Amino acid sequence: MFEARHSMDAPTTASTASGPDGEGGWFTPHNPPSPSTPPAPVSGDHDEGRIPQPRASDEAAAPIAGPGAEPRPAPAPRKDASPDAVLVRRTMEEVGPVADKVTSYFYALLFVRHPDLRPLFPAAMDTQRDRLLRALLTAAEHIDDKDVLVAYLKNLGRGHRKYGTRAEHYPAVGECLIASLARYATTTWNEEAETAWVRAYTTISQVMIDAAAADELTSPAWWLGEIVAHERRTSDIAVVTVRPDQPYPFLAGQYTTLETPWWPRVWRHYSFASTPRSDGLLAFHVKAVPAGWVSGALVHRARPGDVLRLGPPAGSMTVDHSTDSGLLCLGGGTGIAPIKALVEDVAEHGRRRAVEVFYGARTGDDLYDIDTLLRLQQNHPWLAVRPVVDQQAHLQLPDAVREYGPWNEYDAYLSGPPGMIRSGVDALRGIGIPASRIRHDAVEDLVAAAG
Ligand SMILES: NC(=O)C1=CN([C@@H]2O[C@H](COP(=O)(O)OP(=O)(O)OC[C@H]3O[C@@H](n4cnc5c(N)ncnc54)[C@H](O)[C@@H]3O)[C@@H](O)[C@H]2O)C=CC1
Repeated sequence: MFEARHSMDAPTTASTASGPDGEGGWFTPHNPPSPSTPPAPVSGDHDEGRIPQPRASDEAAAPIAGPGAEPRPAPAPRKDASPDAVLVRRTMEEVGPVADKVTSYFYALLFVRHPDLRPLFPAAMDTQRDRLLRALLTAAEHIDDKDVLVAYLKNLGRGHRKYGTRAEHYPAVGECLIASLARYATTTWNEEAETAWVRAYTTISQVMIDAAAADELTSPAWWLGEIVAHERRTSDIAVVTVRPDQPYPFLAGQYTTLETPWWPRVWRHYSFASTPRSDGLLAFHVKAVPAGWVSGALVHRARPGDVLRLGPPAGSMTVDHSTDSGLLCLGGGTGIAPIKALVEDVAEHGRRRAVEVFYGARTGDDLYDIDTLLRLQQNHPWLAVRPVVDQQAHLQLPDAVREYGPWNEYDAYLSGPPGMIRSGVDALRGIGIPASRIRHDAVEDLVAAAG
């Protein structure tokens, strides 16, 4: 009824040789791009040093779109959009309102045409469903913003190794993606649009494949982690300490993805609750959320001796040690975990930078880690910790911050539920902190991370 009009040749893992600008990209349209259409603007630039770290954090998709450990970039400026970007965005605008249908159709097609790929995905696809399209569309959206896009895709490519994604899987996904878009973008789809999408997908997948291949040289696809301590702090919050099977390098403020033995191939994001420790152990604060498979299992079922799988570290909510600016930190609920890691990081660097932590919770009982924070405050005169309990303060965390300050010499770090991040960013922008000085993980990923 609707057939993608492309054949997929074998992919390459050899950098840019058949990359977006190279000859014979493996996602090759039957109709070659018209000579007047310039090549896709993004090339597989692999110079890590040139990639800026976007502010908001990341990972994106499972077996080609898992939980996003890649920074979710802010929308690219629209001026001077390339012809391909214009076409790609036109398709996205048309399918946006029917994104659910496109995604369901996409997966149905993928699993019918390529049943061998089904085992890479979780048995229940509900959370997964949102991720694939979200990741691909995020990438397509930033088609003209090369540095940001490449950084995002590299992270995505690395993160996909743990799902068992291989280079030869990408053409199958591309075919089904194009077929799904063709079916639902009925008014804007034409040969030109198809060619633009083919080029965009070729670029996207080549950068991901190359990043995965490069990562393979230095890191495992995943780590095993044995739970060595499990401490219940409240009826629904546990501190879980894990010993990885091999060294696990990360930075304070980053996060990882965890898979439990009880829900195979279901991965969720958790921030590291400390700086890298000399004993190599990793700590996570987990709150069991209603109907949360992974969080429920980690809080109520997991015991020392159980073995988890961990994906690679991700996220850019890390301390910039090249400046002496103060740190204004907002941690809501279990969002205090990476904030504690940031405080430890400043302490370990030995520079006396002012650090102000606002620790928000709904009730006094929910301040499950306040003792640790107060101990840190006692030991470090540069640190101020201010608990904000909704029920007592009659105001929420972001509002409390307005009552202190001034904050113009501070970089801001936010961690907590998506609503808190959104209103926190609004509050901070409202009191004059520029967006470039505000760091947090991606709200979309926090929503996807719940469970
Ligand atoms: N890196 C990150 O950003 C991390 C985020 N998290 C997320 O933090 C959340 C923690 O959940 P809980 O402990 O149940 O938090 P919670 O729902 O009990 O809220 C914690 C604090 O955030 C404030 N808050 C909540 N919604 C708000 C809104 N719409 N506007 C303003 N303030 C708001 C509350 O007033 C309270 O002070 C989870 O969603 C988890 O995924 C957890 C760890 C790391």
